[in-house]
Amino acid sequence: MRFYKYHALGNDYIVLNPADFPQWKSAPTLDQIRVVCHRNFGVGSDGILWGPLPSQKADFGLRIFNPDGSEAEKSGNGLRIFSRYLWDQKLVKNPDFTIEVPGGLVRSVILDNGQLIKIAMGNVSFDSAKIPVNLTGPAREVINEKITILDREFTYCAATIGNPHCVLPLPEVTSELAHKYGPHLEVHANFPRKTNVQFLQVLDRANIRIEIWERGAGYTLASGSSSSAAAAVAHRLGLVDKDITVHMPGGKIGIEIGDNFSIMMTGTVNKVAEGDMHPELFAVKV
Ligand SMILES: N[C@@H](CCC[C@H](N)C(=O)O)C(=O)O
Repeated sequence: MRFYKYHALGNDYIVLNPADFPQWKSAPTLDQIRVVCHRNFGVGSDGILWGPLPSQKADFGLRIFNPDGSEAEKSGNGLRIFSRYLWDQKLVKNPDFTIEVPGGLVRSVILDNGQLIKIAMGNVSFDSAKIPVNLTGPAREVINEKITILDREFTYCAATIGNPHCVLPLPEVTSELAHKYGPHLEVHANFPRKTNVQFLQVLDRANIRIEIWERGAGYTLASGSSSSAAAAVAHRLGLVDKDITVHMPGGKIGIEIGDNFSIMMTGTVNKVAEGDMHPELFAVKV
């Protein structure tokens, strides 16, 4: 049971190629995902990339699973890692190709022999129906709304780039904020499909800092879709220009905002390991 592990700025993923798992028939089960991602009982990761899969619309299809077993529509770091895997395994010859995920179609460009990857991530929308946010309220752009979590009232903006995000602009951000309020925001009733959460500090017109609480994964050191959503929100609020560096605990991602909030994301990928999972790993239920 072959696995390939990579990280993108400390956000780590395990690639499992369906061709290596004929015994699993379709996708991994909830129990299999949880134990593989578990940091004590498994290989350990912030998620599983299940591909390549056939696609009618793109060169490759991909499914993305969070460590709690839920499925994500999109992952920026996951897409860079999967692109690097395809390149390393020589499953692509041309360094420019397309990938279909449940959250849409993206275009990948491999740079520096896979050290750096650029992805056209699609468009950010702030539309409440698309994200989705609070479907009982009026259809609207979710900009500067109020939300109370535990002891504190926040102002937030919501966005989607295929997967949902809740962005909280603040004068300063810390990992403590993400750990304290992130888990409550993730499952707040305003977000029927739950949400990823970013605590956003604008440093200047070209730099932002974020702390992240990921849906289905918890605190992570970096996130590509979070970088896209937070940069788009900062731009929508008029606080930054179109070329933005997103600073996270794990490192930096470059975001370029185009027409209609189209997002071009550039960042690194590092290979960690490849090997075989022992069948005993699956004897444990976590
Ligand atoms: N780490 C990812 C986001 C992964 C998916 C997310 N947890 C979700 O459920 O939407 C990224 O780099 O974008």
